[in-house]
Amino acid sequence: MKLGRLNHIGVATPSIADSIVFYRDVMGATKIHQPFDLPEQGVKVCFVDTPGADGALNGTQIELIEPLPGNASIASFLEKNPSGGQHHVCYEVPDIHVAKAEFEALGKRVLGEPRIGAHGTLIFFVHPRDMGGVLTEIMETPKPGEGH
Ligand SMILES: C[C@@H](C(=O)O)C(=O)SCCNC(=O)CCNC(=O)[C@H](O)C(C)(C)COP(=O)(O)OP(=O)(O)OC[C@H]1O[C@@H](n2cnc3c(N)ncnc32)[C@H](O)[C@@H]1OP(=O)(O)O
Ligand SMILES: [Co+2]
Repeated sequence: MKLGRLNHIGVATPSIADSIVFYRDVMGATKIHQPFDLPEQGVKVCFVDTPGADGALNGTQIELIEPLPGNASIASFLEKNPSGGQHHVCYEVPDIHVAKAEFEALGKRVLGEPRIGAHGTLIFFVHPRDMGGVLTEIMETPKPGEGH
């Protein structure tokens, strides 16, 4: 495993609408994407862009996540953290299947099979208890012209 780009930090929130106001007015975010539902993952998602090293808005994103009805795990996270909180970090890899095999060879619990994530490429999660307490998402880097 070679540590890849930090694609996004997942932040759970009881209200994406309220969080958008926070990131715009308190944090000064200038690029906040349109929220969208990702029913396969049981979440509503909204990306907030941060600048990269060159100043362009191509750095690590904040991924706001709000549970859709029936999503027990984010709902229980919000029960423990009613105002929301940092939920996961997401690193990019060149090949999702190679990465999955590498984590499994190290005895890390990969949660389910790779599935399509918010950027349109395959993702999986690794259990926080095997990752120093950090719920870790691994995401295949979008190829040029692929994903969003
Ligand atoms: C849209 C997509 C994308 O970017 O493309 C997304 O990100 S979707 C983002 C939402 N999707 C996901 O999170 C899918 C993967 N997550 C899961 O499968 C689950 O949330 C688990 C991580 C397995 C947690 O399961 P469950 O919700 O049932 O929680 P639980 O209360 O039983 O917790 C089991 C243990 O994990 C810890 N734990 C739970 N959630 C945690 C979190 N977010 N960060 C760090 N630790 C966490 C608990 O404290 C507990 O520790 P102790 O054992 O020490 O008591
Ligand atoms: Co994510």
